Amino acid sequence: MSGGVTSFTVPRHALLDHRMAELRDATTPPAAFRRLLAEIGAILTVAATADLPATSRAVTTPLETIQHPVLAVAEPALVAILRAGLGLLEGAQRIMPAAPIGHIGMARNEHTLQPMEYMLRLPPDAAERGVILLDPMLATGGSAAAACTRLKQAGITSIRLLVVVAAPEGVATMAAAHPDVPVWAAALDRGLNAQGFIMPGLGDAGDRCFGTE
Ligand SMILES: O=P(O)(O)OC[C@H]1O[C@H](OP(=O)(O)OP(=O)(O)O)[C@H](O)[C@@H]1O
Ligand SMILES: O=c1cc[nH]c(=O)[nH]1
Ligand SMILES: [Mg+2]
Repeated sequence: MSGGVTSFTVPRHALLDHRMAELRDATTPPAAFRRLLAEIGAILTVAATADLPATSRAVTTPLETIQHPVLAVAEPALVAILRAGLGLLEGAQRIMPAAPIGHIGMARNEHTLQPMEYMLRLPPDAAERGVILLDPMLATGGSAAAACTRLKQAGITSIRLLVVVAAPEGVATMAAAHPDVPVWAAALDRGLNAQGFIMPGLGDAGDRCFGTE
């Protein structure tokens, strides 16, 4: 990993591993793939928000009043990298239903592997809230790094990146380009093949999600 200091976390959880086995399985159809991606998105969102700033407030139970921990800040905005990030978004929304939602469209050129941005729509208070950025695949890292650059241009300084499968090449790209952005992944795989696919990976996440080719 070159230069940077990106924090990279793979939460260990038996239910996460079990779902990853099903998600990677080439025979898993799109409907089950989307359900699994949402469930994994929920688990990763829980892991990535464990350290959100807390304060306390008085809560009166049926028996007595206590001081109870509560969030000290507004929940971060959720930003999905289209298309495949939509699968993770559904799960993240289950954990933070009130979080505002943004979308950034990124298509990776299959020959050059360079990302091309085709849309951007962010909640107006994303800079104050910070952002959880969602994309299942961190391959070369080009798409995630470009998305982070775009979010920073919009004034967003607090970004957490959630991915399902990371390649060492993508983690290195993030460390070099955005060392301030912590990354959570359900798995760290071996590396990229000649076509830029993560090995062993799960194939093309967008195509498997939406049944396209
Ligand atoms: O780390 P990288 O090398 O940039 O590759 C990862 C990107 O590739 C995939 O998207 P894709 O461009 O296939 O778009 P899609 O989600 O619409 O299928 C994936 O969802 C990431 O966004
Ligand atoms: O393995 C990969 C690499 C990039 N994008 C995907 O969807 N899968
Ligand atoms: Mg794709």
